Amino acid sequence: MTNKSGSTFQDAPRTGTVTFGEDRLAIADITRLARREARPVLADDDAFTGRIARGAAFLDKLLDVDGVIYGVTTGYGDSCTVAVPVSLAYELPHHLYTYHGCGYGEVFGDTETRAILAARLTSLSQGYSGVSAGLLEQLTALLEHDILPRIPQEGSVGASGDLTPLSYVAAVLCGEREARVDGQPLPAAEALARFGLVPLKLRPKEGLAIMNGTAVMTGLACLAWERAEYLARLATRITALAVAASDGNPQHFDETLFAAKPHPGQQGVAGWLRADLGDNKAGRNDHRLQDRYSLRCAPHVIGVLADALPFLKNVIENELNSANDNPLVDPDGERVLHGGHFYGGHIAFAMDSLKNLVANVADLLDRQMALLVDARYNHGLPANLSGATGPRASINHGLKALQISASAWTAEALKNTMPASVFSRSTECHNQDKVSMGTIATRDCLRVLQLTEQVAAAMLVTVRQGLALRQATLEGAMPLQPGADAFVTELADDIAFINEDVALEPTLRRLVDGIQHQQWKLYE
Ligand SMILES: N[C@@H](Cc1ccc(O)cc1)C(=O)O
Repeated sequence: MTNKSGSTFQDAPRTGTVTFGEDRLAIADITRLARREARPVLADDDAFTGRIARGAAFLDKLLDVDGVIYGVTTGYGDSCTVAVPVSLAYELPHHLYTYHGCGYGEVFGDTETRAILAARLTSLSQGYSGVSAGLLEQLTALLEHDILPRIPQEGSVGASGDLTPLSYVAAVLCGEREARVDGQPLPAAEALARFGLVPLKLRPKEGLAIMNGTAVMTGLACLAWERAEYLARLATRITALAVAASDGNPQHFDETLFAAKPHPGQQGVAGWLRADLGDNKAGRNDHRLQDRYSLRCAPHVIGVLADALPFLKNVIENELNSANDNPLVDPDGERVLHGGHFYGGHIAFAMDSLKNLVANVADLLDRQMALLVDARYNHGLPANLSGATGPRASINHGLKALQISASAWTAEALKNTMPASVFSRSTECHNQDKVSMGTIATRDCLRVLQLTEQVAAAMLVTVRQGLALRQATLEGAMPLQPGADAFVTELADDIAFINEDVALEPTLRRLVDGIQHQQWKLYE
C-alpha cells in the first residue's frame, strides 16, 4: 500500500507542537513540520503578541505622519527613488506579488513546501518585520490545514530573498493563484474557504515581509541537512559491509590509528566502523597488506561530511532564526532599519559545501561497488556478483547494469557540485548587483542527495549479494558485530538473493524510499 506521495511508509501521527515566536528553532523542528509530524503553534505570551502588535502599530504611526518608508511609500528595489503616495501604499503589496508571479520549472513537493512555509514563519516571528498578528495566523493556518501553495522552483537569485517563489506564498495567503490540498490542485480562494479562512488584504510592507527573505533556500536546507546526516551513517554501515563482503582489512579503522588524527567526525566514523567490524587488533592481511582507498580511506571521506555537519547545522539554524527581511522594523527603538538581510550567502555557502561533501560520498560508494563487482578485486567473488552457477552462469549478468546505473548517478551528482554562489549576476538595474544564488545551490544539493541515495540503494543490493555469496561459496565472511549483523539479516529479508537476472528498479525504489524515511536505525 502506498500513500499520497507514493511511499510505502505510513505517515507518522502528528505528535507534539512546534511553537513559533518562543525559543530558537532547530532544523528538526522544521523537518518535523515538513513531514507533518508536529503541529504549528504561535506563541501567545504577552512578550510575543505585544512585540508583534507594537511593530505593526509603529508602521501605522509612521504612515500617518507620512514618513518615507522603503517599500511602503516607495517603489521596490532600484525603484526606491519612486515615491508612492500614501493613498496607493495599500495597493503596493498586491503589485509586488503579482509582478513576481513569473516562476517556472517543476513545482516544489509537499514536504518542501511545508519546510518553506515553516521557515518563513520562523523569520517573521522574530518580530522585526512589522507584520500583523493576522498574517502570522494565516501562515500558521496554511501549515495547520496543509494548504500548500503551488511554488515553481526557478526564478530566485537568492538575494533580495527568494522573491519570486515566495510571491506564490503571498498570493495564496491572499486567496490568489493555486494551492494543493490533499494532493489536489485548487484555486487558492477555494482552498482557504474550505477551512473557513478569509483571504488576507496585505497591509503596507507585508508583501515585502513575506517575500523579501531566504525562506525557500533555508527551509530546503533543513531538509537537505537531515538527509545528509543520515547518509553519513548509512554510508559508514555500507562501508563496513563492503569491507566484510570483499574480505578487506578492518585494521584500517584502528582506534590508535585514528587517535593520531584528531578530526572528531572522522574519528566518529572510524568508531562506527569498529562498532560494526569489531576492534580487529590482529589485522588481516590475507589478500593485500592494505585495501584500496575507497575502503581504507572511507573515514577520511565520510568523516569530512561528519565533521562539517555540526558547523553547517549552526549556519542553517542561524539563518532560520534570523529576521531575513528588509527593511527591519524595530518595534522598541521605533526605527526602520534598511539593510540587506535577505542575502542568502550563508545558505549558499552551506549548500554549495554540502553538495560537494555528499557527492564525494556517492563517489566513494560507487568506487566500492566497482571493487565488489570486479572479480579482479573482490577477493574470490564471482564477476558481477552473479549468483547463477553451472551452464546458467553464461546467460546471467548479475549486477552489471546496476553498476553502470550507479556510475551514471555518481557522475551526475559530481557534475552538480559546481558552486552556484560564484555565478552571481548583477540584476534588477544593478540594484541587485551581487547576489547569493543560494536557492540554486540548495536545489543542486537536493538533487545530489537524491542521486547519492540511489547509489547507496545500489550498494545495499551489492553488499547484500556479496555477503551472501561469500557466506555460501567461500570460507565465510568475517564476523559482524550485533548491530551490523541485524542490519544484514533485515537486508536479506528485504532484498531477494539474485540467482537469475531480475529487473531491479522496484527494489531500488523501495530502498530509496526506505533511506528517505530513515528506515534503519544506525549507530543510535
Ligand atoms: N530586496 C529588495 C527589494 C526588492 C523587492 C522586489 C523587487 O522586485 C526588487 C527588489 C530590497 O529590499 O532592497
